[in-house]
Amino acid sequence: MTHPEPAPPSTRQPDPGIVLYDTMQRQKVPFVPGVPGRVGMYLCGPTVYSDAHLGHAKKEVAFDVVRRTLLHFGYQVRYVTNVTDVGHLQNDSDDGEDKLLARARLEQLEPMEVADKYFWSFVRDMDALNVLKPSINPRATGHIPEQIELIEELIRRGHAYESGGSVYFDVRSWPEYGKLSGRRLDDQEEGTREAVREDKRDPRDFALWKQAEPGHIMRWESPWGEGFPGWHIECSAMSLKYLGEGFDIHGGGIDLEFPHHEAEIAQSEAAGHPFARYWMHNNMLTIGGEKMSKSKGNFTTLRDLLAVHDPMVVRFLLVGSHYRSITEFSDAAFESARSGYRRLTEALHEVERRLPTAPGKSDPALLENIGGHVRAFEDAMRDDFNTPRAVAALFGLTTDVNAALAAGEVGREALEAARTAYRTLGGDVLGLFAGGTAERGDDAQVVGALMDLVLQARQHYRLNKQYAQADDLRDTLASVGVTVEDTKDGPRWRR
Ligand SMILES: Nc1ncnc2c1ncn2[C@@H]1O[C@H](COP(=O)(O)OP(=O)(O)OP(=O)(O)O)[C@@H](O)[C@H]1O
Ligand SMILES: [Zn+2]
Repeated sequence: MTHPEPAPPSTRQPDPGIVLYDTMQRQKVPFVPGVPGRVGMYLCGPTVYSDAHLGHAKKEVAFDVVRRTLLHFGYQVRYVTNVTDVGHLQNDSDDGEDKLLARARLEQLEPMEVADKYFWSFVRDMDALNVLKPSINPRATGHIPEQIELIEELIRRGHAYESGGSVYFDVRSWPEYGKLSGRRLDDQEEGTREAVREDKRDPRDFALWKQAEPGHIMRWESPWGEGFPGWHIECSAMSLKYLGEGFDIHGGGIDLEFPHHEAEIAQSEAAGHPFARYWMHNNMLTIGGEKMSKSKGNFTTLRDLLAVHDPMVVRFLLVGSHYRSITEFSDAAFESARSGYRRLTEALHEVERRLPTAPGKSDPALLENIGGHVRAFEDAMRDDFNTPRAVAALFGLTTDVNAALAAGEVGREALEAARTAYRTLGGDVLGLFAGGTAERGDDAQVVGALMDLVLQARQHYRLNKQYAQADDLRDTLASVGVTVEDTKDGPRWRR
């Protein structure tokens, strides 16, 4: 196992006083990073075998906001999130086909073609949602030696055993197994819906390495013969490699708490590596009260959603509920997100429109109000990243700004303060104005206006039956990565 270099002396700010809900301790606790001024974060990433849906976006946006908040309060953040491209089987009892292989057969593609196809689709969706790129985005198949090394260590220490070319973690050898989810070994169900595998000593043991059956394409040499890693071990190996022992925050969906995160902790700590110091879990996005999920078929892919809706409205909908709360997705929720988001952006644009010609006068009452909303926003984010309260602070700001704008002239200083509040808090922290800074925000506006013109020209060609010209425009846009789709509400474009 290699570890990151020790951090240089820090230039950190005083402790910003962030408090977060740690799943392990089941309460809110002060957040104190292991190395002052620096935070190492790991998030369980996607299994790249299909397009992501809105539920996946809830998780990605939730932890993106955590990261952005830490940056805002002056921390340096190393954000590691993995790509699962092997070992995630169709059920949790170490049986069933690899999800990627099943998809590869269905689509008649190489497994790595499936992984790349859906990885890039995921990247495109996350870019659209203004999710910052990870500092490191390691793939499971690129870290087989690290996983084998960790498994060997577990065998050496008597916490894992080989059986018929597979290796299992011996849960009975590790009494702490269950400490995150609060499940005691005795309470854990014996076996699961599926038949218990005969090569396990205990039905609760989980696979670290699986022997490859003949014909299984994804296979690697190992001390136990040809096979492939279990799903859980990749996260232990890659988080420890890139963040070091005792890294700060481990995140993921609440549905991963057991068995995935429980297994990550057991494998790492039983091998002698202290693991994450704080555990954060997001709740689920639901539709009609049920978790949105691929298997239930009640999902909307981001690809489809973002083709017709402004990604920033989608993001606004997601940050409108707390990461530990359920987010219910409905037409009404969407409409309210759309109008709420418009309210913020209209105020911001009016502020920016007036700024160049603003008078030098001072508006002490407005300035004081703006300062109050900024403090309310920051207090909300310090309190377990309370985005609904933070959004309420932005609405409070908007009410005051709108009142001042309606009352007459507002001086430059107050307009600057309002703009900074929107751009820094709404833009940089909540990620609601793609681009984040005013300059890049202006770019987005220019691109939007230019695209409107191009689409009008294309409509014009189509109405005049000049289809070749219309197609030419569409192809030119496609060559620079812009897709145009015709919907019942007219043409839409996306990157
Ligand atoms: N509806 C959801 N809300 C929030 N997070 C979700 C949701 N669905 C999935 N996730 C997160 O994304 C991770 C990966 O999800 P996964 O690929 O299993 O999707 P899924 O739609 O739940 O698929 P399946 O129904 O096949 O289990 C989950 O473990 C969870 O953390
Ligand atoms: Zn994981």
